Amino acid sequence: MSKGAEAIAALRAGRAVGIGAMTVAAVETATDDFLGLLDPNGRAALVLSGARAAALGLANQRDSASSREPVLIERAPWLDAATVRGLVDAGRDFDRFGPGPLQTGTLEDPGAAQAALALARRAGLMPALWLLGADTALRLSQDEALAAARPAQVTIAARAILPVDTLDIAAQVVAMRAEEDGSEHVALLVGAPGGRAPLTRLHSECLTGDVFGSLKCDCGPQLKAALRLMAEDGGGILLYLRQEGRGIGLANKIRAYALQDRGLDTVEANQRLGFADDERDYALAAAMLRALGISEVRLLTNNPAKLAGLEAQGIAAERVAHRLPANPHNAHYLAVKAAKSGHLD
Ligand SMILES: Nc1nc2c(ncn2[C@@H]2O[C@H](COP(=O)(O)OP(=O)(O)OP(=O)(O)O)[C@@H](O)[C@H]2O)c(=O)[nH]1
Ligand SMILES: [Zn+2]
Repeated sequence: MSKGAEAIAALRAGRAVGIGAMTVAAVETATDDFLGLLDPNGRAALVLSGARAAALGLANQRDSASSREPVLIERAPWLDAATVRGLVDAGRDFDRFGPGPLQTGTLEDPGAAQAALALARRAGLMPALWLLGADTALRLSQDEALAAARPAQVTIAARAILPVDTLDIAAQVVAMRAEEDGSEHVALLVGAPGGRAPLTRLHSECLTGDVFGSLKCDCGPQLKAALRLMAEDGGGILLYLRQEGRGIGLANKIRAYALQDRGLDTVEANQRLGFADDERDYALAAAMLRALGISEVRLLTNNPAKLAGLEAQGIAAERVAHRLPANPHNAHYLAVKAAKSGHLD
């Protein structure tokens, strides 16, 4: 297992990770017992994303204009572990009185803090960390942490034939593993793509839409339509990218949905949780295509970032529009993506 994969697993398991000279653990997963051992006097400060600090009303205490800059929150005697967990949970922002007053402080190494938050985001956790005074055996450089948060190299792990109920031509499934973080991604080869630029879809994982048929988004219909169009075209490539929730992870997507239940739109909800509106990049998708020997695609998408992301990695991509009819539950979501995220018609 790579060091990056180990660090992500450690954060998910509530254990400590060293990044640069700092030692952190995720607020979401670190238990009281663990904190009792590594921070017996309750002195550990907190590291939050800039966006989250702004949502907590701390913008006036910050000297940086960038909402991506991480923020250190000093520990106070009243700020116990349970209060901290409530503080970082955006669902509580609608409570009448939030905890406070909070005091921001100076981060010794903002770059390492940024890398640590990036790793927590990649782990699918809330971007909120305890800053521990203890040392730890698992320590990454800032660059190692950033590489694990943005994997860009894959190896093929296995491939097999896969009969699919909606396809009347043969398909092959290829499992790949990202070297930097150990995550698994899948390519479905429909028919025998090859020769000219194959019809291709980069599909970001959406458990709720792909499996349950959620009407909040258009993922399920887009997935089915893409496979049908590929079969009609004689072949194609579907990359199933494990970028649940535009890269924020399943639990965070459900948190974003809860905020949408309270009136925020899809972009505002991500930001309130301390994420960019879209945390995805497509370097890994390009690496998957390269591993399949593909350097040119016709891409089924309305998202210009997917085209630009592949082009930046040297994969020539021509757009094929992929718009499906809206329903009463996803019409607003699709309109917000067009207005705020630059999605094309
Ligand atoms: N954070 C967040 N993610 C969402 C929400 N609704 C859907 N998603 C995720 O958005 C992604 C949608 O992916 P794609 O279908 O590839 O989306 P796209 O960026 O619209 O691009 P194209 O469909 O190619 O035009 C999936 O990972 C979904 O889980 C939401 O409200 N919040
Ligand atoms: Zn979806």
